Amino acid sequence: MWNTYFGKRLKAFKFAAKGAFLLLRYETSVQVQTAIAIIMTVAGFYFSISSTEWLIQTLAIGMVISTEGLNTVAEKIADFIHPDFHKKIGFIKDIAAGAVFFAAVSAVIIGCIIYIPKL
Ligand SMILES: Nc1ncnc2c1ncn2[C@@H]1O[C@H](COP(=O)(O)OP(=O)(O)OP(=O)(O)O)[C@@H](O)[C@H]1O
Repeated sequence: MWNTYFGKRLKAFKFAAKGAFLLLRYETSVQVQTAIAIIMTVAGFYFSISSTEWLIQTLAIGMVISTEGLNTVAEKIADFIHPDFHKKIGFIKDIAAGAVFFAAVSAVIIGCIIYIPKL
């Protein structure tokens, strides 16, 4: 069963779901961003945002949590291959965090565009 095309896809999905669970269970930054995502979802219902606004808000939430997950991956790999302090490791971690910064700033701008007119 696991050797069929769909079996392999199902197995990959199971690993991905496990990875998402691990991020939620162990990564504080992902937990914080998930809490913000839940608050924004409640706000979406409260302010009855439009379908287009839901689409953009959902994309923004997915973009921030995904980039945060990839930032965690970069940090874990960096710590694994070089646990000691090193200038290049610092640079790698800083630019990985910079990627999250771009996503987060975009999400804040999207949130302002959606909600400020409704206040
Ligand atoms: N091994 C290292 N060598 C050089 N600089 C480091 C090293 N580890 C961390 N740093 C610096 O400290 C910053 C924070 O790194 P850290 O791994 O603690 O990330 P964090 O954002 O605090 O992650 P976490 O999600 O675990 O809280 C990095 O962006 C980098 O500037």
